[in-house]
Amino acid sequence: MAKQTPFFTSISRLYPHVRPIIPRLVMGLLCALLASIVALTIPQVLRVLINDSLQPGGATDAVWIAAVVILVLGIAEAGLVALRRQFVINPATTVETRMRVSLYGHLQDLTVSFHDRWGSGQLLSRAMTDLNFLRRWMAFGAIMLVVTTLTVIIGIAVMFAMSWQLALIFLAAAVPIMAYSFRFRTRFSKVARLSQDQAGDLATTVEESVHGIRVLKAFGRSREALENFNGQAEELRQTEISKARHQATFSMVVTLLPELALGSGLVVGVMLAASGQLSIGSLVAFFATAAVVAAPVEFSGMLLAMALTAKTAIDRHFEVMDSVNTITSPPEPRKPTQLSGALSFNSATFAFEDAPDKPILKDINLDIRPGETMALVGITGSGKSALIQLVPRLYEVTDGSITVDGVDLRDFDVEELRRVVGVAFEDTTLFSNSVRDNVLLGAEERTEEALEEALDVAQAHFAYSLPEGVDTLIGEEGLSLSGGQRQRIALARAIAARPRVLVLDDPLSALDVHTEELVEARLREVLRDTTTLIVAHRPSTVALADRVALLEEGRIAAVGTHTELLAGNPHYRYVIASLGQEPRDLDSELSELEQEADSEEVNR
Ligand SMILES: Nc1ncnc2c1ncn2[C@@H]1O[C@H](COP(=O)(O)OP(=O)(O)OP(=O)(O)O)[C@@H](O)[C@H]1O
Repeated sequence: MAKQTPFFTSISRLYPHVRPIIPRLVMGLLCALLASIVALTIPQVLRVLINDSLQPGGATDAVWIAAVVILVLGIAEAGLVALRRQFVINPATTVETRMRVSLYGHLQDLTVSFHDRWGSGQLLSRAMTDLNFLRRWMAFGAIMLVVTTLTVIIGIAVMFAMSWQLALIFLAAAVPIMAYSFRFRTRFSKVARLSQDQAGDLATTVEESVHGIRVLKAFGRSREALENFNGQAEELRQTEISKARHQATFSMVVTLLPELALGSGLVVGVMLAASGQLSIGSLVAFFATAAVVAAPVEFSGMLLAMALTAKTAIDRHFEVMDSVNTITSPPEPRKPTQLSGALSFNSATFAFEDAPDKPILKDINLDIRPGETMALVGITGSGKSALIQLVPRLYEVTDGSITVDGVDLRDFDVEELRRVVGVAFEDTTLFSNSVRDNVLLGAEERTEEALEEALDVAQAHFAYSLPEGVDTLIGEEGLSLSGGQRQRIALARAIAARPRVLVLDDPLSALDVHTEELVEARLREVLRDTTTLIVAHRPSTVALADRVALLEEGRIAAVGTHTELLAGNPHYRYVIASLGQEPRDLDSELSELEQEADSEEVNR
């Protein structure tokens, strides 16, 4: 459960966003307040009318005048309510949009570690539902809460002016209402928070199952997914019911007590009027004023609930906004004097944030020469992907350092570093955009030549045959591509950025053997000048490399050429043999390996 902050501490955090629209909010508030004052004036007209006209010999013309005055006041009240809306709707939507944009910007900025920890639905519900609610609260709830409070204070003052005895009865009813509202606040805050968090979890479930629809269908798990969803939806329903119950009980209290006061006030009022201590006009005006005051009090349950939900929405928003991006540029970034692409790991150690005591990578020392291609090989879970992601600083070393041309990655401007280091992952993400925009995402030169060359190296010529060629929309909202096609677009994206250092996490795994061969042939040419670190899951990818580094339980166990390691390192032989696919150009070496293993067995 998240830490509860005091109500006004949370609300005050809106100030920087709300500051530019304060004048309009104040105007909206004044309109709403004036409308309430107008409503409170109508009983006074009634009082004058009854006291002056309904007496024997009273002026009958006054009835018409009073009727016109009441009509004008009624129109003024309606006009002021409409004006309030005009003043606040536009600025409230502006604040909502600005907060949404700054949340999105911050999410872009936050580290991969942050995104590892947060469910996408929790972020989605913060960006959409919470901010939508906050807008409605700013435009209506907040203003009405202030106006209601002021109306009640002014109304009670007017009631005191008319009859202090009757006003005391109403004030007595306000005391238990106040006491109960404190209790309501504590209880409602808890369920409001729970309901918003549960709605976020539900959104995560929807998101995951939509993404994983093929897996769920293929494994016949749609029913289980539905049951799981149903369970979560039911939990949310129970929380919503509990929320509604709290609100209903509060509404009952705030409706019942003023009614009780009204009943007892009527008895006392009639007695006061009978004894001549109160005029009939004042008696009628008093109860008409009490009715004007009671209406917003009855509303207060809803307004308080809105305020508490808005407070929770603010807390949830700032939980994300307060998360700090720890991977930032230094105040004075450095650059290598000459960028040749020498990549060095110096005793680099890395642990994920959720398991700081269990480093995944330990004391990594590795030097990759400018223009060299180094393959990274290791059994599954040995830390290859983690190591690769340290180079563009998607994750940060927890100890030691990594340098490019002698400059620590942490001394680079982050954006500059990511121009120097290009990446392609096995699990490709394409955006709902054209092939062109996907490929040229990180390219400095967004030219036709750059696009053509990148598509050619990645053997992604299929892009020209798509319905609208390279302008065809792909990604989640566009045309579906095969796994191999997606990988080639992602590879083209990494190449088009023309980085000095390229890190590739098994980028050819989904390609058929023939296409892989073609891509490798072209890649070899391109990689000649680019320092490349490539995670290899296939012997054919290993063949691309000048040297190979073997990762074993998070440590570099050996570095050498493929032939050297094959000859001298049993673990390497084991890893290569378990890579699954018979290597095309390594066949002979593998059969030698088998013979060697056999003879070792015999010698033992
Ligand atoms: N975000 C994370 N938080 C905590 N632990 C993680 C995270 N991502 C990966 N790990 C763990 O770190 C270890 C190394 O993972 P990594 O993905 O780097 O292995 P790998 O060698 O690339 O494996 P594979 O060959 O299967 O892709 C694994 O034990 C994995 O469970």
